[in-house]
Amino acid sequence: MITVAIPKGGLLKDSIRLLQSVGLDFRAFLDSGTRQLQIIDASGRAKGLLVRAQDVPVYVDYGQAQLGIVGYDVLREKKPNVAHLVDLKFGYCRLSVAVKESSSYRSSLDLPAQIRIASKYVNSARDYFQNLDLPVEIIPLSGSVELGPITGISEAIVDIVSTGRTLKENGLIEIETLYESTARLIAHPLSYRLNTGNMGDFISKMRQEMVVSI
Ligand SMILES: Nc1ncnc2c1ncn2[C@@H]1O[C@H](COP(=O)(O)OP(=O)(O)OP(=O)(O)O)[C@@H](O)[C@H]1O
Ligand SMILES: O=P(O)(O)OC[C@H]1O[C@H](OP(=O)(O)OP(=O)(O)O)[C@H](O)[C@@H]1O
Repeated sequence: MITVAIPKGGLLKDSIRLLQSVGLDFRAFLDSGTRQLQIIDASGRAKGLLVRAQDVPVYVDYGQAQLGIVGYDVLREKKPNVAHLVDLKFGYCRLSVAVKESSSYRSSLDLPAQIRIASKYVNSARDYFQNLDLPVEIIPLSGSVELGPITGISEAIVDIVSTGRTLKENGLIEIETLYESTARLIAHPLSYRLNTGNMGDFISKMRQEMVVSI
């Protein structure tokens, strides 16, 4: 039997739908009445673990799950030792630099040295500004990052943008995109090479699903 790490939150519904399309039924995780964090699929071929999105690659890296579904943003930020297998196309968002609409900054090249940048994605932000050769102070926050420029804790932010609604409703404007992200299928490298639990079968079916959905 293989174990699949499934992300709670925004990616959950699409992940469950995809797994169902390849014959693995974890719909019980969508049942608001349950607190179960581990389910065995009716076919007995796979176990699902319901974990925080950020933790999916941790389970896969350590081999407790052979497969996982996670945003590319998390893979870029954490750089876990996992195999990136399939772009699953759902969960689109981008990691962007944003500032107050009322500021004069309209590109990263306008930002002054030593500017304070609040972010939940500290590694991605640090790499980005290092590549621009711009020394900045990164302020780590774990949510509601848009409050950075509003409160004055920072002048800019690096954060996830999807619809753009949160930026707009908080008087901020996106000035650069670091990268775009969609959900990815990842695997424990050794299990993938050994085809543990015949996981190659599920992977081929998911690849096929992606071809059909384009
Ligand atoms: N508007 C969005 N906000 C956050 N994540 C988004 C958004 N749109 C798509 N995503 C994708 O969904 C993934 C999971 O987001 P979700 O908000 O469920 O988890 P999270 O940000 O890690 O939250 P938590 O800290 O509550 O676990 C992100 O890593 C990203 O790839
Ligand atoms: O462009 P939008 O569609 O408005 O989405 C972007 C928002 O969604 C994410 O926050 P999340 O809901 O994950 O909460 P958080 O602030 O706790 O990270 C992200 O950090 C933005 O705040």
